[in-house]
Amino acid sequence: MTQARYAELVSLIEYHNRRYHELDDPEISDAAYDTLTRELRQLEAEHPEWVLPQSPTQKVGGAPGATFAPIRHPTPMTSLDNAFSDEDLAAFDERLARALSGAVRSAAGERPGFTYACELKIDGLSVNLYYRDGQLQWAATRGNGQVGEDVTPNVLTIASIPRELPGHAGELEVRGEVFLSREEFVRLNEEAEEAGLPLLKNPRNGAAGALRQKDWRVTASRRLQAYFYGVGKRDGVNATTQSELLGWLQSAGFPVSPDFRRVANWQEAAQFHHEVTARRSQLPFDADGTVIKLDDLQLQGEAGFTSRAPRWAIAYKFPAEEAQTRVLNITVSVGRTGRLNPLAHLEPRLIEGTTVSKATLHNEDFIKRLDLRVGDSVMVHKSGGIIPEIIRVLPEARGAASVPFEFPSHCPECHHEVVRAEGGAATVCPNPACPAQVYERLRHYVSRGAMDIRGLGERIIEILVQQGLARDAADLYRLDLATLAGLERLGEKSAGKILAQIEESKTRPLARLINALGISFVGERNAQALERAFPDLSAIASATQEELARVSGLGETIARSVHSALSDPAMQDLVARLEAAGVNTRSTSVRAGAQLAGLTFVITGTLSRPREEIREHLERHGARVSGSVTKKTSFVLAGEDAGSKLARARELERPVLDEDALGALLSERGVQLLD
Ligand SMILES: NC(=O)c1ccc[n+]([C@@H]2O[C@H](COP(=O)([O-])OP(=O)(O)OC[C@H]3O[C@@H](n4cnc5c(N)ncnc54)[C@H](O)[C@@H]3O)[C@@H](O)[C@H]2O)c1
Ligand SMILES: [Zn+2]
Repeated sequence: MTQARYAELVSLIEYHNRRYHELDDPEISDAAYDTLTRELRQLEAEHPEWVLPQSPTQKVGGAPGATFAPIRHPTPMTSLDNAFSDEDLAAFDERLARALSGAVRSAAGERPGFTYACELKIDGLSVNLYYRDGQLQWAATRGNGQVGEDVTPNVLTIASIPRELPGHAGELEVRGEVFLSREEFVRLNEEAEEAGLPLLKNPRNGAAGALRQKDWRVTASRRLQAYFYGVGKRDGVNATTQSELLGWLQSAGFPVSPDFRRVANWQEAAQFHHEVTARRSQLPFDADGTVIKLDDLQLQGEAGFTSRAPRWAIAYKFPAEEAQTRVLNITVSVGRTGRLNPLAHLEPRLIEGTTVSKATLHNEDFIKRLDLRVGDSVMVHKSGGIIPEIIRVLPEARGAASVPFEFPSHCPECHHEVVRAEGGAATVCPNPACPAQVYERLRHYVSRGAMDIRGLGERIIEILVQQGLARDAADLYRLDLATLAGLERLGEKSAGKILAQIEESKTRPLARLINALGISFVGERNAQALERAFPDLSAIASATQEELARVSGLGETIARSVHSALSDPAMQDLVARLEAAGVNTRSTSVRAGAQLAGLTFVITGTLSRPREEIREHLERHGARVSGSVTKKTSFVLAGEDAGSKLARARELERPVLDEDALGALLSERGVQLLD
């Protein structure tokens, strides 16, 4: 595999880490995530020279959020390395034996097995409790391992956690897992369903959401639980083994999972793991595997840590789950690039904690290979790819009326004849004006990591495309209030807000625009690399493929894709019209202090400070401030008793801000507020 794939994996895994650890909103299953990290590790093992310092294999967790005060852990909190088979576990045992050879080899040169402590790997959130002289000082999430988030009031809603340790002296950090029982998870989702609120994806997600609540009363309504299994600072802890440590924790009043076994060697640890696997569905909470730890604490100390995990412990993950279900329908949609995407609609099944009701069928060949038909019984899993996948058909369950699926010969959206790209598996609609493609391109353009025009939801885009009001992104900048307000269910107020957002999108950093253009292989990360390397978009467009390939992290494949996309006449036309509309195409590197570049303000009325002061502040950050309202005015800042300028702004349908709205705009653009 190529280095481009490596770079792609790094950014993909970073993306999923952020969704999982920081936003508590994972997009893919844990098994699919593990498949990605395994591929990354494999590539890093084969090409150590590629390893990037920001690679997820070098770090723990995600960044602590801004909602909570940061807390530095006295001793770092780590993650765990994974095993997926008995062979992996044996290899772990063998690595330990080599690392600790002095410690364990007998005179005869043979080595006795290590004693291991086997525990459940509860799928929750780790916390660190810090006690000084017997008093709980604070409780924090793991965060990035060095710095976590102060969630003390939330953790204190868990009644079983001791606030005091009578008679204890010195410093103590106790580590454990906060989780939701499956029963509580079901109860909460029933409540949410009744209230019409979004459902929790799985118990882990629910626990993370509950623990990271601003208001501890909300946390209290979720009945979290916790089990503890380890220590950091450990004054006064009387234990020489992991098993004794668990006993000590229990006698000190901490809840400890009863599911524990001390074993004489790795084979017995594997046995424990398989026994737990067999009864995993009966556990009162979600677990994603077992944790096998060297029992002897002194040997643990000698084995030590890598930058992200202990060498003396390993998480043995449960195998990916499969489920049987039925294909209710097969639909074919058209993507941004014209690609026809067949999708199987399934009878919903719970797999690894999330409900699966759809599976991608990739392309025509995939369907042919499986001979997949509507009505078929199939096996589904989530481990192979990023999204759920059908792994086989059970043809014996097929009825007499079953007929092979016929792949469309014409675009289901615009009825243009479709083509099979030469040598490729994809079927594409070659019509660039195909409404489905226009729709997808616009949706991508306004999406979060791109131009972030939030008010333009799917329904509005759909209508804009249907009515021919937007054939590409540049058309968005020509929309006016009357047109927008006239669209189904919109009205003046929302239309005005959307217009303000469209206006504001003109000042997005170049990387956002590059991402928004929807070039294959170019997401947020590669777009940023391009922005850093060039002064503006036209410099990128006129760069040779070789020059592009030299941009750090890009490589051949991506460079070719950027080059050919930007030399396409339709793309050049789009870029020219975006530029003409005033969309920023310059790189931030030459825009320091120009966060408001491209925006024109008019200030009117009595404000909380002299208008002159506000004018200077805006101009210092690149804005233009003008005396009269025209069609070109981006925003009108209106105070008390604003007169003719405000009237003129209304007449010309220019967005009007009050001081609060200006404050919000400034902070969003990273400009300091006036104090
Ligand atoms: N679905 C996604 O998009 C996504 C994204 C990122 C991470 N993940 C999941 O998270 C995992 C990586 O996250 P991670 O770095 O937190 O590692 P991890 O959750 O696999 O392992 C480390 C954690 O295990 C927990 N743990 C539970 N029981 C334990 C015990 N008895 N002893 C010690 N620790 C125990 C601790 O909280 C510890 O921090 C992945 O393997 C994946 O399953 C999923
Ligand atoms: Zn089409």
